[in-house]
Amino acid sequence: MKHNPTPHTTGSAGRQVSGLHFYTETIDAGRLSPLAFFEAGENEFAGRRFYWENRDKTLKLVGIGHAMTLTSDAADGRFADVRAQWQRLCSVLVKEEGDLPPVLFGGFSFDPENHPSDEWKGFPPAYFAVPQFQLAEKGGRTFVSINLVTEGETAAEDFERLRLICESMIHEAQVMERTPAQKPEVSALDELARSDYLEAVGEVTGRIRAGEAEKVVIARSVQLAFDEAATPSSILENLSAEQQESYLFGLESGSKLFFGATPERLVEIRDGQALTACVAGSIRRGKTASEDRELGEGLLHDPKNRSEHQYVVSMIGDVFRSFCEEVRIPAGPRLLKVRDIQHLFTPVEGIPNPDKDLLDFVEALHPTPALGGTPREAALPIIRESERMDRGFYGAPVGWMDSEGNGEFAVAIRSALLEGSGARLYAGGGIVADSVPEEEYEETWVKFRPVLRALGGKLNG
Ligand SMILES: C=C(O[C@@H]1C=C(C(=O)O)C=C[C@H]1O)C(=O)O
Ligand SMILES: [Mg+2]
Repeated sequence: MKHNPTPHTTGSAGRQVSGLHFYTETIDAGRLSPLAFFEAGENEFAGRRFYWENRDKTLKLVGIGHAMTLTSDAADGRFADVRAQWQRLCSVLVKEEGDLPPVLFGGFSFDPENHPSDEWKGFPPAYFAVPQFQLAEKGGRTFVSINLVTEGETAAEDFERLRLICESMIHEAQVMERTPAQKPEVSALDELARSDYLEAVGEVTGRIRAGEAEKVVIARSVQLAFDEAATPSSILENLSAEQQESYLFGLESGSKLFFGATPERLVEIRDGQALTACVAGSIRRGKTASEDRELGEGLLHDPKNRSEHQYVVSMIGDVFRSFCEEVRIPAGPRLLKVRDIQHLFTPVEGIPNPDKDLLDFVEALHPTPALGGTPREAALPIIRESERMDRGFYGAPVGWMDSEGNGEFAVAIRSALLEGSGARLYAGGGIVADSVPEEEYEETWVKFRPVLRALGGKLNG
């Protein structure tokens, strides 16, 4: 509690700041479970929260309440729109040395030109929020910040009110009884358009063989119904415990929670370095260690999966070579093994040119051929025509950025949209000339497993 924000504070540049104000203050919260803090926001802030864990678990982020939302409906200019709004906010940011940089959390829809449906109402083409209360766990420490965006004259009183709310949530999170999370009772699973999906894959292989594209990712969805409404914090708790090797994300909007456990990084900017990964080509995990090894070896040498993978390496390589110095790409893929699936994996890194920021990378990379196809201009129209569903935020960039230009976006796969007593799960796969519909169908089941398990669903196989 170092400074007392007042409406006409002198900004760090020494000039008088009027109009929009952005204050942040980090308070000492002691030890705190990020998921308990998320849960403590349930009563007052449900529908305005987010949750994030990176893949190596060196960072966990929780956002509760919206100090401000940044959205864009512009199909073309959405990345620039978000950048402009965020820069404007950051230009009036008042913080002291010990205060953590505030974060913006959210994502972009997969394809604003896809037929939008009611299913994704509340998730516009760009949907971001600066949290009112922000928890960051890193380096073994937990920080809680209060963010306030205001144009009013009552910043000091507003801040005081937020401090009280924050302290009571921290207290609640520290003392709450946390029994192992219950899983919902699944009453029905509806495969929606199974035959449409098989037909679409067949059709797309035909179009690829005819030379219209080289690779196109086709997805499908299944609908789960529960006996009663599922609780976001319990679902995330289960997923976090079960998917130790994945990113975990949860993004609320009104009565909906979009969440998932994805192994795929889109891009991270950390201390002047850009990092990404090519993740494409899949096989299930083996029941025994030796079966697992055999399956993995088979994947590493399978021409169809290698071709799925290579399109991604080549496209990401092109973007990195034009945006970075010192690009490093290993000569061949290795295996990435997560709880339910193994993938071909090629990490890529570089030193970004000074004129490129995180959103430049997100815009250029999304969608990579891991979720779109090759070439992108041919693949996206085929997806719009062949896929009988609205991807919404499935397969899209979801993540965070801070006021200092650091941040990370994951590719939102292994994901579902939860609303009340139902959830829709999404999964797809890369279709190439020699893909077989039934095999791709089986591969989607493997990809449903992480969210299906967290939601109490029955796993096939
Ligand atoms: C499309 C998904 O995953 C993508 C497709 C993969 C494949 O077809 O082998 C593998 C990883 C991801 O790039 C998904 O999980 O829904
Ligand atoms: Mg595949």
